[in-house]
Amino acid sequence: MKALHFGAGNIGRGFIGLILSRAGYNVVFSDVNQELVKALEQRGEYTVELANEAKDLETVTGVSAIDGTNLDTVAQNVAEAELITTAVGVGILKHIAPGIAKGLTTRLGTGDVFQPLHIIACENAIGASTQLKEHVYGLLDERTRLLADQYVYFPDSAVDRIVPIQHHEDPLHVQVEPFYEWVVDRSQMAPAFKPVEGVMYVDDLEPYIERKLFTVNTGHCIAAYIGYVNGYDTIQKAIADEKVKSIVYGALQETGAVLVKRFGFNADDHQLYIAKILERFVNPYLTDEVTRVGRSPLRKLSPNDRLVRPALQAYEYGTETTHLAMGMAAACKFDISEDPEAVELQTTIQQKGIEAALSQYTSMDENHPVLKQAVAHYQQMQK
Ligand SMILES: NC(=O)C1=CN([C@@H]2O[C@H](COP(=O)(O)OP(=O)(O)OC[C@H]3O[C@@H](n4cnc5c(N)ncnc54)[C@H](O)[C@@H]3O)[C@@H](O)[C@H]2O)C=CC1
Ligand SMILES: O=P(O)(O)OC[C@H]1O[C@](O)(CO)[C@@H](O)[C@@H]1O
Repeated sequence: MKALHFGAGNIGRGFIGLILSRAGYNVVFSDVNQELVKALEQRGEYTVELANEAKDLETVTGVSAIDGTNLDTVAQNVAEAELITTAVGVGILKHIAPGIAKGLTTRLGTGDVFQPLHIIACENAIGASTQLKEHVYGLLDERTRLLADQYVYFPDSAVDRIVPIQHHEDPLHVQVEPFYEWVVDRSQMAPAFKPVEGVMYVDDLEPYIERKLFTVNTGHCIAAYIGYVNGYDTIQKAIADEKVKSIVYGALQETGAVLVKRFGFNADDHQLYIAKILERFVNPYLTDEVTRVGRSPLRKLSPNDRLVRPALQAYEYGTETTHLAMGMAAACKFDISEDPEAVELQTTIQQKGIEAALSQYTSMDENHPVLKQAVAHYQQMQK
């Protein structure tokens, strides 16, 4: 069984590749990082270490890699794969779409490879596979699109495992937290699909993805932004500061109130979920830099992402948004020269002012009470 996975990075090797390999797939990684591709090709295996006291080690074998910049090679592998997954970053999906579209055209053009194919985007975003489908469909001709409607499935998914930036001599070795959860929308799968061991299939993904995105990812990015404003370089150090921790906790109470209302989660169970997430953030065996967790602040401030969406839902429900607004304000302080989105954000703030900049990226009106609340916190943080 062959799985083609786009993105041999931290989640690619440390989570999706590992699960697929355990489930019996020969995993082919497609990546544009030639160092990773070469090392995977040469060795055909890599190691995954758990961030726990025992430092449990697992070797992932039977893997190979292809050059993601070579459209023909990518397309050939798409044509042959039994499963396709991605972990490249939601903004990169449009760049992998041409290879997928070309491969589907070959696959569906031959007339004999009409096995259903699942393409699952494992990114931190709502509806990432659906977004990928739109990019791919935009590149297909009418006939292939009609065949793809019958034979190609793009189930959305939620992936949860903290994998920091790696600093090892071996470029393939990856350290990951012990916890993981990969949830896939069963309603978007082929009728008689073969489940992948290690994946949880659910009839309705929305509660899972929103609970994960608006707890793990909201809490994490607020820890990163507030931590950065307070001079901390890692999440672990930031949350050790009670002041930072209480803001993160406050934000998770705000998203929690929305989630409980929207999806009918049991309020006590949700508090346990929050406590578990906070524990994961401070795993003493991991070092997670605030620059990674806060990366791409424009994406994180966008209307459907982890700060604005839950804040607007809370506003509609008439519940608290103070800590979420603090997170937005601190995101606007994230001044990292290596992060192109942080650079753009800082330039826009300088040129247009904080109100106009926040309005531009969040799509909130400058007079929206949540935006005003964020601006007030931003000005407070100036002092
Ligand atoms: N690191 C984490 O803890 C988690 C990350 N995620 C999500 O997983 C995705 C990947 O994140 P990471 O693995 O942390 O990032 P990463 O930067 O470690 O990995 C991304 C990989 O994609 C490759 N890539 C870029 N353009 C490509 C292309 N055109 N074709 C093929 N490969 C390409 C990069 O070279 C890199 O190796 C993101 O959407 C992230 O939000 C989700 C859950 C946890
Ligand atoms: O990958 P993104 O969306 O930039 O955000 C980083 C997030 O990814 C994670 O590593 C896992 O979801 C979180 O730790 C963090 O919130």
